[in-house]
Amino acid sequence: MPQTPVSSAVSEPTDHPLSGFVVAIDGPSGSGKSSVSKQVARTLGYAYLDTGAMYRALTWWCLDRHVDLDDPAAVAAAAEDFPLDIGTDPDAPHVLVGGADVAEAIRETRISTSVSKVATVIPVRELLRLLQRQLISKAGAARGGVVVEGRDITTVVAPDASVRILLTASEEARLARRSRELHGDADETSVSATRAQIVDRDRLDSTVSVFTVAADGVTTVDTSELDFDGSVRAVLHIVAAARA
Ligand SMILES: Nc1ncnc2c1ncn2[C@@H]1O[C@H](COP(=O)(O)OP(=O)(O)OP(=O)(O)O)[C@@H](O)[C@H]1O
Ligand SMILES: Nc1ccn([C@H]2C[C@H](O)[C@@H](COP(=O)(O)O)O2)c(=O)n1
Repeated sequence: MPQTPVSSAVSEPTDHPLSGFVVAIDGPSGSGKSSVSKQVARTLGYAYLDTGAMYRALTWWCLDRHVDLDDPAAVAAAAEDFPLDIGTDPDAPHVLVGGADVAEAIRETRISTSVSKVATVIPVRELLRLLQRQLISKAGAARGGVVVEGRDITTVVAPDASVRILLTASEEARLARRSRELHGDADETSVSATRAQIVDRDRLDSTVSVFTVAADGVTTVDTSELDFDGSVRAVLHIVAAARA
């Protein structure tokens, strides 16, 4: 995908029809969406689209341009000029903004703690939804299938996906996972330091998307009691059943 501003990238006819086999995965923060989706895509030889990375990259772009994140109109205006180039190879999912490699920067705490301000701006969501459908369509056509994960993929971005899954886990399990990832530990102090990045973010994000209960036709996979490989197997099982 060339680095054209998002608004011109989606100025061609909207709502691209999906191509290939599309696996849509939503869920709350820390449920394992990114890591599980990436592994499922690798196993199936499919493309992988991390839509959260798109919201994170836009947040990086806004902060880089000193846009006031508390001003929704300013954030929406910045989204119109957003020069995003995001890859869909699960082994090397690059994220470039205006040519700058931001793949690591978008994982920093300053982004995680402010991304919801950007993701709750409705015109931003509509712009990214159109771009996401365009990316899904291209990637699905190129690789025969694509695994797409986020918060509103099963309900808003790709309700017409071949398989729709809500990947969930208890708050306790999600806090412990993210705490281990960030602090190498899941003791009381680490879990409490992680809470803002899980619970507070989900609270804000759930004002614009439904990702804690499965919509009609969406299959719930609760990973609270599963390890990583078990979660991947559970998703692959659902995909295999749908393809049979
Ligand atoms: N079933 C599992 N059991 C244990 N750990 C897991 C499991 N699934 C994922 N993890 C680990 O939990 C952490 C969070 O996973 P991941 O980043 O994939 O979640 P996420 O849902 O994409 O979160 P976010 O929406 O905040 O980006 C990672 O360190 C991942 O390796
Ligand atoms: N389809 C999506 C994907 C992500 N978001 C929001 C929710 C998160 O706060 C943020 C970053 O997502 P993450 O990388 O943590 O999965 O983006 C959304 O609203 N819709």
